[in-house]
Amino acid sequence: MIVIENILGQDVLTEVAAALRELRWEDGRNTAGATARRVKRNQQADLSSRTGSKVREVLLEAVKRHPVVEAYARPLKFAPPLISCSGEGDAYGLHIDNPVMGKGDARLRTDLSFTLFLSPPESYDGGELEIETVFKTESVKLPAGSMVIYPSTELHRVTPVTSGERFVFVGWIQSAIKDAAQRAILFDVTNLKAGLARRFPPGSPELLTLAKTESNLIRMWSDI
Ligand SMILES: O=C(O)CCC(=O)C(=O)O
Ligand SMILES: [Fe+2]
Repeated sequence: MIVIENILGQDVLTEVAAALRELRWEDGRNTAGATARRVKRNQQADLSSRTGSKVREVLLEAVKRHPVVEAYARPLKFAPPLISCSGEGDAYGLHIDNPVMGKGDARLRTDLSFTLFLSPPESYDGGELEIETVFKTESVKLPAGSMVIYPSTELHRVTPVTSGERFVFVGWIQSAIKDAAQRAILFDVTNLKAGLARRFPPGSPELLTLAKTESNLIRMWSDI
């Protein structure tokens, strides 16, 4: 799991907040799989309108171009993300996300899930995203514009919102590196490379060897 802060600036957040008021909202159960449907209570934006698809594009581009998203997730494909709103009394009980989403060429395996928070945490009570890992439950509630990426293999829930409104942008990633342990090793190597690039001159044998290692690990482990 990783938290990435300030994916969006205040200008984008203000624009998005205004656009969300123009969207049509529908029952979130429409897009849930059979088991998740029983526990999902929220509203979801209809993103098929012009404003809706523009908002989705702006937010998805911000996620895609973030270097830490690239290094941590190694995205191969993104499922079309959703925007959901949980008002007072809404919640999303413990569930697992669908392992495969989309149809035809858009079909993808969900390796990682993400939530990009769009509302300031002080504007609603409750609404924590809780992710159950082997040893403990991680509870996440982030400032507007920050996101969490977590393995889609974990059970997770959104605790009931008891006041205010929680808007989030939620999506799924198929990674080029299917195995989470291999992905973690690559993330270390990429971070090490960035750290050493500050200490060694460009083109030094140390940097070249590390670039070779990173490159060859990707060749060895990548789905493509
Ligand atoms: O709202 C969230 O933070 C997560 C939503 C979720 O788990 C889902 O849509 O599958
Ligand atoms: Fe989920």
